[in-house]
Amino acid sequence: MSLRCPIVCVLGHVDHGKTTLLDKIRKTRVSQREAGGITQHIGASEIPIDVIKKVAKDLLGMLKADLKIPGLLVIDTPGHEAFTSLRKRGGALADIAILVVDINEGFKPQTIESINILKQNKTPFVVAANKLDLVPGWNSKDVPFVLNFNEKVQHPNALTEFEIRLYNNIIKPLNELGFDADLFTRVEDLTRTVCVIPVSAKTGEGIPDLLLMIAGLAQKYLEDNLKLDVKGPAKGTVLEVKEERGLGKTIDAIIYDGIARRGDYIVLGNPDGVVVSRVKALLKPKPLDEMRDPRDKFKPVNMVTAAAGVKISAPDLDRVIAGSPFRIVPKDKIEEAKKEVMAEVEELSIETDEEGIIIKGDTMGSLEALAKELKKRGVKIRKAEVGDISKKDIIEAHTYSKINPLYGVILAFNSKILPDAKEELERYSNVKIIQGNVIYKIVEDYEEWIKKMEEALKSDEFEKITRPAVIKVLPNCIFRKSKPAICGIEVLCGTLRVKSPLINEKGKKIGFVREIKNKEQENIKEATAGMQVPISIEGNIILGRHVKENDILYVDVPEEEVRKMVHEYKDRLREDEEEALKMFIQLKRKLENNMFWGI
Ligand SMILES: Nc1nc2c(ncn2[C@@H]2O[C@H](COP(=O)(O)OP(=O)(O)OP(=O)(O)O)[C@@H](O)[C@H]2O)c(=O)[nH]1
Repeated sequence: MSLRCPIVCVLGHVDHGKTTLLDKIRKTRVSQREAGGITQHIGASEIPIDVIKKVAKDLLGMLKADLKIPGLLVIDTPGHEAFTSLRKRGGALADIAILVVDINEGFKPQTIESINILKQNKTPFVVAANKLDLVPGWNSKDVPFVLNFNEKVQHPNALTEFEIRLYNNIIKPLNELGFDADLFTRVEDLTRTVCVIPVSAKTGEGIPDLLLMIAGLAQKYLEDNLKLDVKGPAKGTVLEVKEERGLGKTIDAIIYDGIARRGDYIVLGNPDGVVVSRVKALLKPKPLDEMRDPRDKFKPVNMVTAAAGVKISAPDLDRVIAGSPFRIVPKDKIEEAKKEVMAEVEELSIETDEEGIIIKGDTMGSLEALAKELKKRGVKIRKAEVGDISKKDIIEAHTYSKINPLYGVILAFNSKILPDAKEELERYSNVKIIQGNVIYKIVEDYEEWIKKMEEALKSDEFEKITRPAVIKVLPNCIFRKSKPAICGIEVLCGTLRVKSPLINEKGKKIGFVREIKNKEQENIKEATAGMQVPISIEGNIILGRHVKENDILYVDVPEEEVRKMVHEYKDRLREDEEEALKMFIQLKRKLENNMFWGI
């Protein structure tokens, strides 16, 4: 059995030190004179097991096991976006993850989002408790943590500060999320307890401990289920499609299983079908000391064994997108490979709804992660597509916003707005675009937009609702008996608006308010409680006969609108409007002999 390197991803909250930690890991070397160090791949760095064993020689006893894996392949791009983009059939490509948490700041939204994503994918992880050098009083050096963690090196106060931060900022929040966690030196069983490894990406303290614990965990978890057994043709995922001088379109890819050979056929799965091409070259980065001309960055190889990052040059890669799964196979296996990659694409594809919003992403994986977060919240997605925001997207969003204004939005993860789409956007101000490179932030911004839109739509609706009012016909103020009837009234409570339908206490329809005038005899739209105003009424009534002085009249609010006011808009009614509504409901219940009227 030939074991492959486990693939490692680094996740964590912004600014907690993922990039700095990766840089530090990439610089790990045994010593200048001894051979060995990190091998640079395309998009990843390989740390051979010998290097790990040497830098962590003082801690090897802790593992109680011999390390048989050939090393670790650490993906160079940090962040959970990279983690989710790197997919293979059945889940994440990364076998193991390092969750970076600033030991001084503790858990933050993206820390929790990262853990949720790891949970979803059942990816084992260790926690790198970073920025150890910033723990007050801590004497941080470029040595393994275990050698630096004692009273000979550290002041007792620094040790106390460290323990407090370790517990409050890392262990306790992990416990709250349901994980057993402890400082790695205190962990008995790596598969049951999350290992916390204090590190400083700045000084290099703890990096050997971190590498050793990941190697140990990877071996424990993965060797048994043979997940690391390399066999058959290469399986991989596209990291990026890149134009390269002299080579044309190339793809940067991670190969996670099998062996890729130059001259074989690459079979890629896209949402719109399969692409088959012949592998012209497999390229690895040239080591710096061999790179005489910076334009000549790559070294061709005949064969690549998983796990590895590699650049693939082949004709006809135009339709390929980041996140596409692929196989590299001999000619007679092409048909079989086609079926396999299509099955993978289908697994990745997102179920869409008849109506809903549009989402875009830079890779299939990121799109899927965004879709998952939205579906959890019950958001309907009509179209989910890899690529930049096009003119067509804007027009579609505009069309669907007419069905429901809340559909007039495009959520875009790491996608740009194409120039002609920008022009279109200026025409359609009702289309909203929410862009970003953090899933939770996009979702948060979207929810905020929804809230604002709903409020705006509600005020629109509220404005259209017939307001309740109770009015009294004033004595000696009947100015005209009919067609239209004109009289002076007082609004006892509520808001009397033009066009309101009126009934009397017996439920008889009186007519509609045609005009309301103020003291200056100008038309006004409404009169509120306490106001005495002349109004004209349109309807077949005669004042003095059907309606008399001192009669009480009510605005006849439709039952549907009464319900809306009772259930949705109560807090928006004034006290006297509420009173008018209450009086009107009581009247209707009495007239209709129905105690449930208006509920
Ligand atoms: N003192 C100290 N500073 C650190 C350490 N690790 C990272 N930093 C600093 O913290 C800041 C953020 O580090 P990055 O590595 O950019 O953080 P990141 O998590 O990769 O951030 P994003 O790439 O923006 O998500 C930088 O100013 C680093 O120099 C550490 O161990 N100690």
